[in-house]
Amino acid sequence: MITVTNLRKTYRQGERTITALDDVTLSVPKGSIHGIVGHSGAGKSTLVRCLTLLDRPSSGSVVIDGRDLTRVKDSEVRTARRRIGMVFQHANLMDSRTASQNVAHPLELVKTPKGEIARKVGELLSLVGLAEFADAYPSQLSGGQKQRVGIARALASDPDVLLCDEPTSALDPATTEDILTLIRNLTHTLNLTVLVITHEMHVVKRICDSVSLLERGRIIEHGPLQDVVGNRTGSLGKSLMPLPSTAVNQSLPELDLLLVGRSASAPVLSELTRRFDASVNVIAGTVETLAGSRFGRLRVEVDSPRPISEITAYLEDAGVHVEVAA
Ligand SMILES: Nc1ncnc2c1ncn2[C@@H]1O[C@H](COP(=O)(O)OP(=O)(O)OP(=O)(O)O)[C@@H](O)[C@H]1O
Repeated sequence: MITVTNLRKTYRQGERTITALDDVTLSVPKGSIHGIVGHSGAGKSTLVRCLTLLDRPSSGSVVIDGRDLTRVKDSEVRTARRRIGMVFQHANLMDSRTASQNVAHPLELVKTPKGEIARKVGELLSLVGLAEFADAYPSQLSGGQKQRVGIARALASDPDVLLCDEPTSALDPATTEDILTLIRNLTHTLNLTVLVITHEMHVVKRICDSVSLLERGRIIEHGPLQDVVGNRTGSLGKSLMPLPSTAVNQSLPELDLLLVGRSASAPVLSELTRRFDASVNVIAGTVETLAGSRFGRLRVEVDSPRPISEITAYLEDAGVHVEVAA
């Protein structure tokens, strides 16, 4: 489990103080995946550096499986860091070493006995589906295979936590799917606690149980995936399930509908056409099942003799969140 409490990190730049992280609090239960999203400069890298002790926070705490990393002495930092596996955008493998030698590297650094290294490396390469590529050099591997080696290397020290910093940003869509499936499966098999830093909403939808939006060093929105998508006021839901832009029709009222849970499964629109003698035209829409719940986001044009206020009241009553499109 990762528990970050009131984490703050400031940098001095001449006379200026830059607050890179401002009172960040989040908690990720064991066996689950939490996504951190945010624009450039939001503080994502600073958060990763504070969690991996590459940087010391100015205040606050980072507790991983009961151990407060902010209290770890400098002499113990290396050992504490072994509890955290890191996966980067690029696997950064050593070109002169084979896949198995790359995975072996962190074990060699801590003087693990040779037999133990061979056993462990074989196990890890099988786990990431690369048993037959043990003797291949990075130049003989695809981008996805290199990333698998990187993941195996991150797991070599049996970490409790896996920190994935833009793990699929350099991969094509099909390989991205494979790597995300692998991360999801490993999380369950090894009961890991996983933090994924990403700018790709697809990654959040595909594997995260919960998500936080970081903006100017602060977490401005967070929660389980289904709560965030179903939140009518937040911006994360719209980013996760965006509507394509459409030309505005001046003549008819346009409504943006967010259908969550029961309203996403009920025939709300056909009921609306009956009750209000309305014709409803769907201009744009998306319906998805996320974290086991169904969500729909639709933009509709409504033509009815009845006032639009009555229609929105009916929809709200049926559990649909309604916004009159601008
Ligand atoms: N060593 C540093 N000294 C001074 N300011 C820093 C330092 N590191 C980061 N910052 C500042 O802290 C803020 C957060 O930076 P950070 O790199 O964590 O953002 P980020 O979300 O990772 O951005 P990106 O996605 O572009 O990598 C920025 O305003 C940045 O300029």
